[in-house]
Amino acid sequence: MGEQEKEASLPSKNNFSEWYNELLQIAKIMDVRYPVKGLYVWHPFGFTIRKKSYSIMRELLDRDHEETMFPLLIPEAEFMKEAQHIKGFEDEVYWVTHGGTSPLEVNLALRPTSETAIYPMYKLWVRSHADLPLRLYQIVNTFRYETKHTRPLIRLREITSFKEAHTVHATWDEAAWQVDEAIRIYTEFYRRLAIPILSSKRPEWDKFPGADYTIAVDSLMPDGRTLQVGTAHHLGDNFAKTFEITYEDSEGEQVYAHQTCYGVSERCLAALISTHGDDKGLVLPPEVAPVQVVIIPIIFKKPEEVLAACEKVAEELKDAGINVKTDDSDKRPGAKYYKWEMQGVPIRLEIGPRDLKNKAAMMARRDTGEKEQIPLEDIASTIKDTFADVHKNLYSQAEAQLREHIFLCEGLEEIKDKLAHGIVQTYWCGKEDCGKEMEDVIGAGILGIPGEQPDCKGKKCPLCGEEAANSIYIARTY
Ligand SMILES: Nc1ncnc2c1ncn2[C@@H]1O[C@H](COS(=O)(=O)NC(=O)[C@@H](N)CS)[C@@H](O)[C@H]1O
Ligand SMILES: [Zn+2]
Repeated sequence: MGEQEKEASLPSKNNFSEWYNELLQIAKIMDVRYPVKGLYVWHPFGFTIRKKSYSIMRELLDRDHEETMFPLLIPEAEFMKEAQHIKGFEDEVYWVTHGGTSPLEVNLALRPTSETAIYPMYKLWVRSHADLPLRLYQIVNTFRYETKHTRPLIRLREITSFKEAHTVHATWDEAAWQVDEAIRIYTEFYRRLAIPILSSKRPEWDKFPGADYTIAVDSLMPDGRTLQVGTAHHLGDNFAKTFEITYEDSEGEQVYAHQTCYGVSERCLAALISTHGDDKGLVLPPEVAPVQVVIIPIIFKKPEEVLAACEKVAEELKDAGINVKTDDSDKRPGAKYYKWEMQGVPIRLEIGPRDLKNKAAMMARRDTGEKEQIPLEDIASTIKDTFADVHKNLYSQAEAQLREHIFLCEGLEEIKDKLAHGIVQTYWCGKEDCGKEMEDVIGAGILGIPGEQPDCKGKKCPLCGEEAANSIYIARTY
């Protein structure tokens, strides 16, 4: 079998679901053949994208958070303490009941999220005003017995890359500031992945169990549905009261603390792959590409000179901190282009005898497909400038895509019609029963109330016709 024939073929991205599943395999992101539903295996290539993406998250958080790690197993009594929280997670939590063949005295929960592992320790650690604000995070695996359709990177039973931050503050307002800060951090994180996001306040009935309110960030997927790619929750003093997290204030009084928590999972990688990928495979922003430049020697004569020149360029790029690979395998150039385009390599350099004569290389960009001759002289800075342009181009393309798929509607029929194509922005009277009825009538959920509100004067709720209290997003979601 020739190299070319052996390659599995990638469906068109228009058939998003098939394209996504095939691409994860062909581009060696994850292997989905692990024999437990909702658990998947990282290929090293995919794991490197994860590593590079999460090092951006760490860079942003480490400015004023500290990273740590709490135990995976949570004793039943602690898990069962916060009523709303249990209600929200009781159907999703996995239990460990045995050690070997002997039943455990106390059943242990596999953390679905870590509030009930962390907050008993916060009770011990937070004593005085001076201990606040406390801002810790961990990047761990968590377990949720998801009953909805599981999908790699999108809906897992083992979330392998769960970044959860848990902060403690002296007042409700300081915690509210932290929730907004979390959204700013997430917006910056996703900008670095060239992914534009929408942030909005989830409706009461869709907030995190035990929270006062939830602000979520959503990205647009190619099929017009949205993906919740991060959430930040104001926990009020609900958990502080349950876990007795108090501090001594300046008058010597014991005061309940106020808290937030905010999380991102490997869904960020589902968004990365889905937002930028195309019919040839992955398209990666340079900052998170495992291979940033691939050098293809074009050899039909003077092989030694060409290979030596390729080696020199590779060294120069490596010295400039660029991840570079030279593909000097005996594949035909076309097969090489196919492979590295599939892997989303942002820049390909072709170097042949003619290029040597011109002291140049042919640079092909993965995002635009453009090819141009660039001088070998000072090639590392040319490449780095091009990286910046690739990132800018990917972000502006994705932003245009998002903008084109937000439809301002006012009537129910128009809302239903536009929902098939993307996100609807409309109005709402703000009444819960009307909101829930509207969700039933249109068959999609209220995504949330965006922070920046347009003028709602004279606008009516599409269902009950009353004065609109807010403008809202409605979308079909993952
Ligand atoms: N089953 C899942 N698979 C993959 N990602 C998930 C799954 N469930 C939730 N997530 C992601 O994890 C983020 C945080 O989860 S959460 O339930 O909303 N929030 C918490 O657990 C809070 N403790 C903040 S860390 C969500 O915004 C979503 O992007
Ligand atoms: Zn209404």
